[in-house]
Amino acid sequence: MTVIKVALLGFGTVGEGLYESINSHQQQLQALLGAEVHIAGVLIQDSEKQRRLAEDVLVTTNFNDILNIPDLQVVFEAIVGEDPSYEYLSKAIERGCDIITANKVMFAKHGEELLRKAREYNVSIGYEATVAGGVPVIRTIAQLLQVNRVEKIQAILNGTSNFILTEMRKNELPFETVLKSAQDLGYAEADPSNDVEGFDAFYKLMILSNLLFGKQPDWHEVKVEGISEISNHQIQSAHQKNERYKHIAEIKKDGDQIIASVGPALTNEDHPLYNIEGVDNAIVIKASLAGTIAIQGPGAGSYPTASAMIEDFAHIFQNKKAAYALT
Ligand SMILES: NC(=O)C1=CN([C@@H]2O[C@H](COP(=O)(O)OP(=O)(O)OC[C@H]3O[C@@H](n4cnc5c(N)ncnc54)[C@H](OP(=O)(O)O)[C@@H]3O)[C@@H](O)[C@H]2O)C=CC1
Ligand SMILES: N[C@@H](CC=O)C(=O)O
Repeated sequence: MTVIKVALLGFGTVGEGLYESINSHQQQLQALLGAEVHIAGVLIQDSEKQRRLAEDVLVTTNFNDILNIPDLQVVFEAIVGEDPSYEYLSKAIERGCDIITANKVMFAKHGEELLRKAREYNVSIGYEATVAGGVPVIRTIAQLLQVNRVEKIQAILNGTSNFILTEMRKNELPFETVLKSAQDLGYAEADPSNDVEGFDAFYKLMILSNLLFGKQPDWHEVKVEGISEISNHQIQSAHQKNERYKHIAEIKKDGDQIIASVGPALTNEDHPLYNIEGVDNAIVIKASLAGTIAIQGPGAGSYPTASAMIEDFAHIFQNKKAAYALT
């Protein structure tokens, strides 16, 4: 059987989930693609950590070892921050690999350049996992709304913040206790400041902005606020009035101007995001023909994020299969 050789950059919450998911869904992948998916290499940072990996997987701290894997076709990236991720993915594209990333900090800034480079080298990029974890928002917008004009998006884009606000309200737990649970569950980043100060949702919104409008607003003009200043007292007072704090990211186009904001808001039962609870994310899309569409699902965590990356992978290879069939 044909083999598709892939490598993983990062073996943390997402990377390990992806490794397990590719192995546990090998049969489905083979049936779909007519090929075996072989994880040939894994890039990590700390060579002292114990890893649950098959013996034939090359485990390395040197990215060049990954690039030198013969016949490597796909690089999955789940490391943290802008650098060296951007550099690694640029090199992988130059090497002719398709890339699939979960790294929204990097993609918000360098996504357009990578997409341009990918077109130049005739490879594909999957970035579904950069926005809203397991919720297929990128593909919904890119493929299901090709003729509609998206007029506005209102969304919950950070699983950690929604989880914290939900637990603080329902179980009256302190912020720090719930944040610790969010980290233990793999929702919050190792450095959770982007999660609780609103920047994680901001990066995701900027990725959506590129997709929707082909550009981003000036980052300095977007008001970004997190949830770290909301007290238990405020949450409980609102609760008594049947109101809930939600961390909401909004974007719309007004003429040529893109207007975006990220921050907490009090919602009541009539608000479309009022019932989005726990780690779930939701995206409410106002489209010119379809009207209002909402999608909801797990916005963070190992398997939901791995799911988004595997679906990207399947999509890329199904497109290749279709292209071969036509030639
Ligand atoms: N957790 C989630 O729910 C989601 C996360 N994401 C994004 O996915 C990415 C990974 O997140 P997550 O798995 O949670 O993070 P973790 O901190 O759990 O894992 C990060 C992994 O990347 C490796 N790593 C970090 N820096 C480098 C480097 N410079 N070179 C090589 N390896 C490196 C680490 O190596 P080592 O193991 O040696 O320390 C670790 O294996 C991030 O960009 C995150 O924003 C996206 C959607 C959801
Ligand atoms: N830390 C992020 C993970 C997914 O992007 C979140 O909580 O949403």
